[in-house]
Amino acid sequence: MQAFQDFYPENVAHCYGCGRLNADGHQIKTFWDGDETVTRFQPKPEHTAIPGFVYGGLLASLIDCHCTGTAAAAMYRAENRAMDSLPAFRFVTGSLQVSYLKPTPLGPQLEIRGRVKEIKGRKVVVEATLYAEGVATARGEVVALQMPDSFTA
Ligand SMILES: CCCCCCCCCCCCCC(=O)SCCNC(=O)CCNC(=O)[C@H](O)C(C)(C)COP(=O)(O)OP(=O)(O)OC[C@H]1O[C@@H](n2cnc3c(N)ncnc32)[C@H](O)[C@@H]1OP(=O)(O)O
Repeated sequence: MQAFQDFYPENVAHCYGCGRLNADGHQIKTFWDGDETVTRFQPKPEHTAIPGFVYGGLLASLIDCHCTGTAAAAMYRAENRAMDSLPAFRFVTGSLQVSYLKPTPLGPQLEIRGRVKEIKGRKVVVEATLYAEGVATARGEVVALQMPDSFTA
């Protein structure tokens, strides 16, 4: 099954968090699961904050790209369009808010689950919860905006 990020056009597929063409990036993969979206990610030892626990910046990055991917997929779904249809929806982060609820253990695979809160014009608000072994350790919300032309290099 193809992930949302597999449909990103080449010119926006280099994001450090989600770009499939960034060999040094996280290359997250996000899928629908009913009305929710899900990403699974295995942190590595270099993602340490305090020994035994995951760096919060990584968690923010995962929530960020999970939510921007969800925003794009939600827009396609709202318009009943396939994700490889043109014109492509491209989203960037307007705001990213993260609450760290508990320390996140380094070792288990993490699961991020997202839900669309609002679609309004060019804006999609997505909330996400990050779980380690079924325990919610971080929660976030992203305001995603359709990418303006100024992002084109
Ligand atoms: C197939 C799929 C393809 C998908 C490709 C995916 C590409 C992957 C890329 C991966 C990316 C990975 C992620 C990355 O790393 S993306 C990189 C980090 N992000 C940026 O650099 C973004 C920089 N900022 C901007 O370019 C502009 O400020 C943006 C585009 C964000 C908004 O400027 P724009 O002129 O467009 O906005 P507007 O004034 O018309 O307002 C419109 C609405 O939005 C609301 N609002 C605006 N700003 C904010 C804010 N900061 N917080 C909360 N809300 C905000 C505003 O209130 C209004 O709402 P409402 O009043 O109507 O309710």
